[in-house]
Amino acid sequence: MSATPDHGGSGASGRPARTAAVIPAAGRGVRLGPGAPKALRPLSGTPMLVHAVRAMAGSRSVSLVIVVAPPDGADEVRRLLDAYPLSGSLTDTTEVVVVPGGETRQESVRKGLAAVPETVTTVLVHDAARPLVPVDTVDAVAAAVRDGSPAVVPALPLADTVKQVEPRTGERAGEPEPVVGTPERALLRAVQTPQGFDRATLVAAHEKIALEGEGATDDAGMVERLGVEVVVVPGHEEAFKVTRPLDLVLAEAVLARRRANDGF
Ligand SMILES: Nc1ccn([C@@H]2O[C@H](COP(=O)(O)OP(=O)(O)OP(=O)(O)O)[C@@H](O)[C@H]2O)c(=O)n1
Ligand SMILES: C[C@](O)(CO)[C@H](O)COP(=O)(O)O
Repeated sequence: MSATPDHGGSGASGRPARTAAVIPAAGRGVRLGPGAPKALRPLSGTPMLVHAVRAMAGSRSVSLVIVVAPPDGADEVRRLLDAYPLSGSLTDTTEVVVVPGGETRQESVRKGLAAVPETVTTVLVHDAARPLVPVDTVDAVAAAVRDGSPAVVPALPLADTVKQVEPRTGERAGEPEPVVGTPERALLRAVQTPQGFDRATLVAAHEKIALEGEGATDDAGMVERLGVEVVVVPGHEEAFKVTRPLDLVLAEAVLARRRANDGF
């Protein structure tokens, strides 16, 4: 895997990059428990981040990948990526750039976006914490943006019924929370990444939200606040986010199934 400290805005092929993927990987992974930063933890012996980079680079459309490393960890991440050779799913036409991230996901994505060259028209934002997203899902998101949608999110219907509650805080923290509503499940979707955007739209959304000082848990949510339409395409079960320890068990099982299917 070739990871470079800076870039001239072209894929390794030398052609200007048109579609870039920003991978926020600067999170600590508190919910996963003690250990290395989440993106650096191994799945089947390979760091989660490397799986995520390969998923993006395996897409026919992505020619530039911007990895957003922990604020003081860019050198370590660059060394780690350099330690993984170009392999099956990582094409030799993909350039991988590493930049330092921020204290929040939103800040990390903004820093990654700042490293995206002007030649890029489509930006995919993909959590390092969703290492097993199938390449077909990445391609479907990128294609929908290229076909004219300024903001595209992969999503799945919910399996659980969702309740809205009134959270208990202060002295009442820990008491049972009263239910105040039950949204109609058929109208809800669980949103994944990569989320795909027209570059100018995503940049404008991040600028607006940084000025207003409000937070958003996903990039499409920021674009919604611009008043720009966001559309949903089918997500994939294997694009789940590694958040808690049980997710690691599921990820290992998915990788074992892939190995078995590939005849290894
Ligand atoms: N300051 C941050 C926080 C999060 N992320 C990234 O955003 C993605 C989604 O975040 P999440 O799964 O919540 O990761 P963490 O913030 O690491 O998890 P936790 O909240 O359990 O600490 C991850 O790829 C994570 O590395 C980031 O780049 N910069
Ligand atoms: C972007 C995201 O993965 C979409 O589901 C999600 O919102 C990230 O949330 P997190 O709690 O910061 O992981």
